Amino acid sequence: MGYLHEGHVSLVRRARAENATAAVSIFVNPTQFGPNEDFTTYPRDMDSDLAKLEGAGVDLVLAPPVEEVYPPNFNTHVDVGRIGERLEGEHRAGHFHGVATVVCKLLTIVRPDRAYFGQKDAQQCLVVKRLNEDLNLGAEIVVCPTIRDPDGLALSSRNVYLDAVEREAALSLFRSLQLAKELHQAGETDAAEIRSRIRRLINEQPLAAIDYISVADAENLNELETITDCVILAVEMLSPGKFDIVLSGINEGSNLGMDILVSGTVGAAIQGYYREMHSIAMSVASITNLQYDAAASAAASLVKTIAANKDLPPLFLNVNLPNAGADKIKGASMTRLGPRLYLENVERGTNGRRTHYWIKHNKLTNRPVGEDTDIFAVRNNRIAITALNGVFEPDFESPDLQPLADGVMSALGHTNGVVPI
Ligand SMILES: Nc1ncnc2c1ncn2[C@@H]1O[C@H](COP(=O)(O)OP(=O)(O)OP(=O)(O)O)[C@@H](O)[C@H]1O
Ligand SMILES: CC(C)(CO)[C@@H](O)C(=O)[O-]
Ligand code: BAL
Repeated sequence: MGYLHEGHVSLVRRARAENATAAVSIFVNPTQFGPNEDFTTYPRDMDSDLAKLEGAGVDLVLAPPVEEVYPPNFNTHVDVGRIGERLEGEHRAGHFHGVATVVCKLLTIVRPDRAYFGQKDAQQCLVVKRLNEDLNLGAEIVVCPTIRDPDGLALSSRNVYLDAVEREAALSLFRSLQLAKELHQAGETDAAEIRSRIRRLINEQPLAAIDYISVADAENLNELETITDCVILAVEMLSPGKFDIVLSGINEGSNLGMDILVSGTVGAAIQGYYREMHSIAMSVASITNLQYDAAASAAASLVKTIAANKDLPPLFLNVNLPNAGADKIKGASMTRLGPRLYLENVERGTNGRRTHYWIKHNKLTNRPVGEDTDIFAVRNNRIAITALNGVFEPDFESPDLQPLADGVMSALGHTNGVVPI
């Protein structure tokens, strides 16, 4: 819209690098502001914007006056439906009608081959993609990464409204995203739990008021529950019957050894297996720079082989791949679960005002790892396939623990009789 900052300039640079001609619109669009929003006070500085655009090598700037974009008899509006009604659309009534209408006009006037938008406004990107596709506007919509200040706050023209204390409160947005990412990477698959942890984090800031917290599918904005619940809902309600195979994953991060007890990826496969369907949990042993290709090929191969063999009883496979290309993987082993490999390692950090504690799963224990285990296989660049039976077997090696049960009954005021169940 204008009052350009490095976030805008990053889009311009990318457009400049990828195209013969680069055009930029500067237009504070009144129709996307609600009646009580900041249209009249929205920051504007055309001279400085033009200087920045010139510096970035822009060929053309479209900066029309409002009456030219919306003449008095203007009466057409673009409504992209559901995708614009949720989240920001729900809390800023009419906002995405205004955005879709003006973007439709801008794309129609300029007819670009590519149009660049920032991921910071994630829902806006989905709205623009829908609009572009539905109305055959013919641009390739390019979504660019969010540029942030060193403290993590995303650059935004409206940041000029914030004083130092408000800025600190605004940082809870970035911290929420980081928290969600950490929880996800540590294996949390319950979206409700992630929403509630974020709510607690933001509520620590007296200046921050929550409109909504959403953990949603990035394509359709449907709120997510757990992946495990998805299998239950799909089989019990949404699908006419069982599936041939449940393939859960490909998870970012390994699920080795006793990790399976806290893994949503494996949990979803267990739900399938309990319903007597072949079920496979697939994970790649890294949380950065993931290489999915080998896992995708391995998954396809397992699914085809299992599907071709009609006599197999339902299988439950936990599959882990090293994070490597197919050419670097040394083999595939049928394994058993190794011992729990890590201890939770808690780190303390501070932002100057508050102390934070982060749980990290990275402190290796010294327990020996057998050569027939999944952990050993993945460490040695092999694919680990562990067939499981989905039950926790009784622990026959434990001492006689009957006194524990007797103690519970005596705490309830009874003697524990041995009664056939
Ligand atoms: N920090 C950023 N990083 C990357 N892209 C950004 C950033 N900030 C804005 N953009 C993108 O620049 C384009 C123009 O955005 P706009 O003019 O609304 O700026 P803004 O800073 O997002 O303003 P506002 O404060 O009103 O949200 C949009 O596609 C937006 O997503
Ligand atoms: C997409 C847009 C140009 C519509 O006015 C605006 O919302 C923006 O700059 O993000
Ligand atoms: N950057 C999104 C535009 C708006 O908030 O109106």
